Amino acid sequence: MTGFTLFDLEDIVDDRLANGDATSYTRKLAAKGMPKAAQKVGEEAVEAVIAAVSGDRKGLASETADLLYHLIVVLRLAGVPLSDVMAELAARTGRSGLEEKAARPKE
Ligand SMILES: N=c1c2ncn([C@@H]3O[C@H](COP(=O)(O)OP(=O)(O)OP(=O)(O)O)[C@@H](O)[C@H]3O)c2ncn1[C@@H]1O[C@H](COP(=O)(O)O)[C@@H](O)[C@H]1O
Repeated sequence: MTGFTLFDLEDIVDDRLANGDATSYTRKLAAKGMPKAAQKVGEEAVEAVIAAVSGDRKGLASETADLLYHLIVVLRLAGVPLSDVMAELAARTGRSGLEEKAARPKE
């Protein structure tokens, strides 16, 4: 267990987006734009799913790390702070996912 949090990773991503040089993958990815960064989220999600269904626990942890990193890059490119996501999750506590689903407006 480390003290490292997703907020720490968000700070690093923000720094690289603002100050990253040619050695920064974050900066290089951001330069390709939102479509490429969003595509990477999709790719990493699929890789995490494949690891999950194949019972590859180490792979699942590694692919999930890739996924969370790329998701944070996409959030920051979109101008959405991680705190908004955490607030959304916090607002859902105390209510089951099935209750939330039942309360959704009917389409
Ligand atoms: N957590 C990560 C992280 N996870 C994955 N990756 C990179 O994501 C890339 C994914 O590899 P792929 O083979 O899927 O993609 P690719 O072939 O490089 O790219 P495409 O051809 O798909 O465009 C690799 O280069 C990984 O190193 C990450 N790059 C950076 N970070 C964090 O961001 C920090 C800043 O990194 P830089 O921006 O590189 O300084 C690092 O210190 C880390 O904390």
